[in-house]
Amino acid sequence: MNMQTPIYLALDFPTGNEAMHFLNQNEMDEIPVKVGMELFYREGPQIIYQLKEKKHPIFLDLKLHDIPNTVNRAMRNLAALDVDIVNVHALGGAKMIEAAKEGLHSGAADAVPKLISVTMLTSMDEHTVQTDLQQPMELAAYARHLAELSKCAGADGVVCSPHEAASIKAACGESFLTVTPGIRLAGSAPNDQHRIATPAAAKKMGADYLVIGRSVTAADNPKQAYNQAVQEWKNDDNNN
Ligand SMILES: O=C(O)c1cc(=O)[nH]c(=O)n1[C@@H]1O[C@H](COP(=O)(O)O)[C@@H](O)[C@H]1O
Repeated sequence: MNMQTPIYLALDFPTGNEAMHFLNQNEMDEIPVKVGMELFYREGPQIIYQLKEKKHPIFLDLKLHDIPNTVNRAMRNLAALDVDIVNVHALGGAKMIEAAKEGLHSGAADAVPKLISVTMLTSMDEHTVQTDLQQPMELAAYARHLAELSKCAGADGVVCSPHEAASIKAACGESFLTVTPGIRLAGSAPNDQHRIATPAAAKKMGADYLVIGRSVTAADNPKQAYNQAVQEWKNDDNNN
């Protein structure tokens, strides 16, 4: 994977033109990017081809969550796009995660994309998990349970908040990846996120990859904001 810094920029833009213009205008050459539902549902595979042409490492975040057969066949198609990371919801269960993995292996012509599963969305807090989801376990313990389930089912890692990264690493091993959204530069609005951390704090808490969106895309100077995240990550390297 061509990776300057493991900080994926969430390209949550309405159109491909806007996303490509943003990257171009801010000279964000070859940075890791995340394509989510908003952009993919509009542009389809074409946006992936465009980004690959520009040598961006790509996390395709479509959060599959369906019966195993459907997820298996969908993953076969996604594998052909030759992105670096794809994801599913851990709440789909072990059989679904296994089916996703099998689909990736049978659909990949070249390298098999890493499969990560979303534990508890970073927009949820303890109260929502207990009331909306009627989940009696504490959020962190439940996220860890879903991570262990995902590992047993063959996932390469999970999406979690930075706050759960260390306990998931302790339970699943150092090589089990933790990808953490909910990243905010100091002073940025949390928006709809609840479990947030700065890039430096996320690194300290054990995250392998960060996902950052609006703290950069809505900043007055996006290039400076992204560079600040990179600098926080690198400074922490220097402090270790
Ligand atoms: O799977 C994801 O990427 C994801 C999982 C999660 O728990 N929370 C979460 O925010 N995300 C994604 O990460 C990005 C975060 O964007 P910002 O809140 O703008 O930084 C969005 O594109 C979300 O879809």
